[in-house]
Order: sequence, then structure tokens, then C-alpha cells
Amino acid sequence: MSFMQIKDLCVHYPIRGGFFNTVVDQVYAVDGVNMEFEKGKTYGLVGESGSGKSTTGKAIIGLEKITSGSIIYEGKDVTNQRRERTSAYNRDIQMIFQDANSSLNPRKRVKDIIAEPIRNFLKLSDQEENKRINELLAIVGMPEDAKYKYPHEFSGGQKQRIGIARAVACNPKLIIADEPVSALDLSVQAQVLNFMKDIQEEFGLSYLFISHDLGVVKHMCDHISIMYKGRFVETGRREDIYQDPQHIYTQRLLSAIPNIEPATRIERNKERQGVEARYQAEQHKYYDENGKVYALEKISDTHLVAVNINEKGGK
Ligand SMILES: Nc1ncnc2c1ncn2[C@@H]1O[C@H](COP(=O)(O)OP(=O)(O)OP(=O)(O)O)[C@@H](O)[C@H]1O
Repeated sequence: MSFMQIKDLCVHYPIRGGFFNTVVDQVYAVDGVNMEFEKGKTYGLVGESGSGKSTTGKAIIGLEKITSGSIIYEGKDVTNQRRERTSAYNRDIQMIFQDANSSLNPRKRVKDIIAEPIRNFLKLSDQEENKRINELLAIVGMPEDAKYKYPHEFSGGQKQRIGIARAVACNPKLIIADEPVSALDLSVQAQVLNFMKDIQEEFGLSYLFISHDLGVVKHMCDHISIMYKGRFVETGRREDIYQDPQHIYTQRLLSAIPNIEPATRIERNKERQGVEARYQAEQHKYYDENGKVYALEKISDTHLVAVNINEKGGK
């Protein structure tokens, strides 16, 4: 059962020109998109740059104006409530961004960044707020004293964790994750992805996972839509999309996943915490049977070692 439905969503931008600056054309950034979100599941949105993925995410959360269409949340039409600061919709639907640098206010301490939604929606006492901030830092695997620091004192992966702590502060139902790891180094990407999966399991979260990286999407998503020029050209379960893509554009995207020479075997390397696991020849990552991601390091022409980067906080 889905708790939220997106119906015929359109976001069109007028193009103005001529002497009188009149509307001469439209950019059909999102053009008739339908989606349903289920508890604890991840919906992947994939497509090339400019296909309309970010605009879709921003329209859902209220950062872009919707031209037409509706958003139904828990049975109610909330299309016009998206911008109301204190609405339940605003509390329950959160977003994390690709660039943690620009989404975290550099002049605020971490405790004030994380406390932002808490102050908007929960109205806790100072003591309760402090306790909640400590809890959230523990959830994202950061030490308590991080709360007194500023964003520039952290690495990219840590900043993304702070963004996630802010997003989960008020127990959201859905997190829109717009390319959440594409600005990070490979090993840090895997840490953040694993961590996102962990908190999904723990809190029954749903994600709208926006990415151009089919390797990552395959690992993260249950249901996938392929977007091209504002429209979904194909939608389906992950298995179907990857095993039997129907649309020529999906086939093209899948064939563009780089092929890395398969290793004959993956070495066990205790010192570097290497593990044997099923190798997936894509994106220099692989996934073990439990769906954890590892970074792959080539140590010779025929051997790869999988470095365990699953521990919260880093290697
Ligand atoms: N404010 C705007 N005014 C006019 N056109 C816009 C505006 N914002 C986005 N667009 C256009 O809408 C289309 C979809 O852009 P969008 O950023 O959603 O794509 P995307 O798939 O997320 O790409 P990327 O992966 O590069 O972020 C693009 O053609 C873009 O140029």
C-alpha cells in the first residue's frame, strides 16, 4: 500500500523573448509524471543530465512551482500545502542534496543546523532538544562534540551525515535524496550509501533516490523510473529494469555502465579487512550477500581486494 501518490506532475518553465519579453516557448522540465511511494522502499529516478530528475524532486518537496498535477499524501491532496512551513507534509517529507557544502549554512554550528526542523515542528525544551541532537549525532555515527563545530570543519562524507541527521530529525516518512553521493570519493560514497540503508531499515524510511549512476541505483532501489526529457520512458521493479529493459533509452543507459575486467577471485586480506563477496563489475564497487557496499582496490592485474568500509565513521 502506498502512502503517497504523485499524479500527472508537470513543471513547465516559460521561455521569454522578443521586444515585449513575452512567453515564446516552454521548457517541459517535468511533463506528466506518476509515482507511488511505499513504506520502507526506495524509488529510483534515473536519467541523463537535464532529463528533469531534480525538478521532480524539488517540485515534490515544494522548492519548485507545480504547473499542474497533484500530490496525495495519506489520502489528502497536499499539492498546495507544500510550502506551508509547519504542515505535517513539510515535516514528513525531507530532502538531502548532492552538495552538502551549499545545503549547510556555513555560519551555523552543527547543533543549530540539526535543530532547525526540531524547532519548526517539535517545540522541545532546551534540554530535550539537546538530548535529541545527541541522539541524532549517534544515529549518524558522529561524536557528540561535533555539535559545537561548523560545517567547514568536516569532510564531505561527514557533512553529508550532518545533512542526513537534519533530514531525519523529526522522523520523516520520505527522504528525497538528490544525487546524495555523487560529489563524494568512492569509498566515502559506499559508507554513506550503506548508512542510508541502515537507517532505512531502522526507521522504516522511504527514499526517492535520484541518480544518474545505474550501479548505485541497482544497489539502492526497489522500483525504478527511467526519465527522458521530462517523461518516464520506463518504470518497473529493479529486477525487470536490469534484466529485461524494454525501452531503447534504458538499454542505452544500461550498456553505458563501464565494464571493469572481472577479477579471477577476490583476495582475503585480513590486514586491510578485505572480504570475499560476490563481485559486480561496475563502478569499482561490489556488494556482498547482505547488500553492503565495498570499495574495490586493484592490487594486481588479476586480483582485487575489497576494502571494508562499512563501519560507521570510516575505514
Ligand atoms: N528555473 C528554470 N528555468 C528554466 N529551465 C529550467 C529551470 N530549471 C531547470 N530547467 C530546465 O529543466 C530541465 C530539467 O532540469 P533538471 O535539473 O531537473 O534535470 P536533471 O535531470 O536533474 O539534471 P542534472 O542531473 O544535471 O541535475 C533542463 O532542461 C533544465 O535546463
